[in-house]
Amino acid sequence: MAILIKGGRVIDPAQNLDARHDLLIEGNKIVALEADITAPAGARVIPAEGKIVTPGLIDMHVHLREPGYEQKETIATGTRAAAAGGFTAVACMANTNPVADSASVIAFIKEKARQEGVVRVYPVGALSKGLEGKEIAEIGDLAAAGAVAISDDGHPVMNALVMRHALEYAKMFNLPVISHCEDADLANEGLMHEGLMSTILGLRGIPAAAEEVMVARDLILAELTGGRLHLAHVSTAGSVRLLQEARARGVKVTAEVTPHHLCLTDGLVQSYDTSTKVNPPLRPADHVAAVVAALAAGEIDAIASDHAPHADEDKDVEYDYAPFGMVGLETAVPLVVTELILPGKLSWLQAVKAWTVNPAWILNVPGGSLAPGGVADVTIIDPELEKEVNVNEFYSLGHNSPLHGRKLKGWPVATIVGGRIVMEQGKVIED
Ligand SMILES: NC(=O)N[C@@H](CC(=O)O)C(=O)O
Ligand SMILES: [Zn+2]
Ligand SMILES: [Zn+2]
Repeated sequence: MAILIKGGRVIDPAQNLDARHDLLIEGNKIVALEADITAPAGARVIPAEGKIVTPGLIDMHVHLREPGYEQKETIATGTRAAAAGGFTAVACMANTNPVADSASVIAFIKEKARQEGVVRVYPVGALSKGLEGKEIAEIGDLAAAGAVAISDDGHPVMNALVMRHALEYAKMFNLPVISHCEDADLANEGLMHEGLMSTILGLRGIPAAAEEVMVARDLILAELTGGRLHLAHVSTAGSVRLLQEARARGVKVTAEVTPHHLCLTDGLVQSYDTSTKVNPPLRPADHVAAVVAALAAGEIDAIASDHAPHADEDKDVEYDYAPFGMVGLETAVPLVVTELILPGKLSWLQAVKAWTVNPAWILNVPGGSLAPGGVADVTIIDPELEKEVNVNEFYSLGHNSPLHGRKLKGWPVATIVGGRIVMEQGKVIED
């Protein structure tokens, strides 16, 4: 069936387009993008006046937890959370059980996603066997099986020689190496950002340096090897400075930032709500301002949720014992719209770029643009729609969000994947 999206404000950074346009989809392709398109006979017309129409949003960092941790999330529930949140594609991390360090686990994820998923799923392969950081995984096998990147995310790669070899091998397959930058010794089993707030609360701190030391090391190794380094969840002013300096010297590096590191501060930890416990930790306002400025300047390439669902019983413990991670897929868009776009700290064009063409380029996957001929992955956002976050209404099995009860504006109202409407008005459409 043809779909005509009529009268929306189309924002497509890949074409440097921000204009009122109609968009026509036939089958699984975009066939026309023009100022005024007449609906072909039998087409479904979606009126989009006052709405923002973008290429399907791509979240390049999520934890779908399957195989192995199906009590936290599954491919079925995680992809529904993605669709509800306006995402047409996600890249899923390898810290599953078994770890995605073999072709068979990558194949399992792809097959499960084909059968039970509602958005595109791109598996990330493990960097080291068992995520142990000792011996690199069979990166060629992972690439052949369809891994779009390699990463030990959830664990730092403490051994610099292992990281060097991973960058060298991944380069042969043109895969980015996604680095979770955290020096485990410096992090020293901390629970939150080390600073004024951790002192007041009496909670063990993780210094910004725990991240920055490893950002510096990985930039040096990227320069040494010529490999493609991607920095996950950048969260400090020092990381931003190191990134700027390396970029200026021509090091091949890209970086992402999460909505929570862009919009929330460590002040939230005062509640002792375990959903505020996340890695890297929430930072104070000066670090937050630095990552916002770097994103607005295009120095940070992507916005990625690091959606990290945990079961209620995992988080319903004392702050010390709770696992790190917060969910993000279903609040990412309205959080960024409310906290950054509407107050004028970030333009729509820059935000959409960080959710579309940039992650598509980094992962070398389809989509990222609404140019005719491309895949019909589209997101429609209502910038005026205001709703209160209710974790009990999430499609995700994870309810670990510090945003519960917050009023946010700018919710996605339709998600289209390959010409199929998978979400409308916040509800996932089952076929
Ligand atoms: N971000 C987190 O706090 N947790 C992630 C791991 C990670 O992204 O490093 C998880 O898998 O739960
Ligand atoms: Zn991580
Ligand atoms: Zn992660």
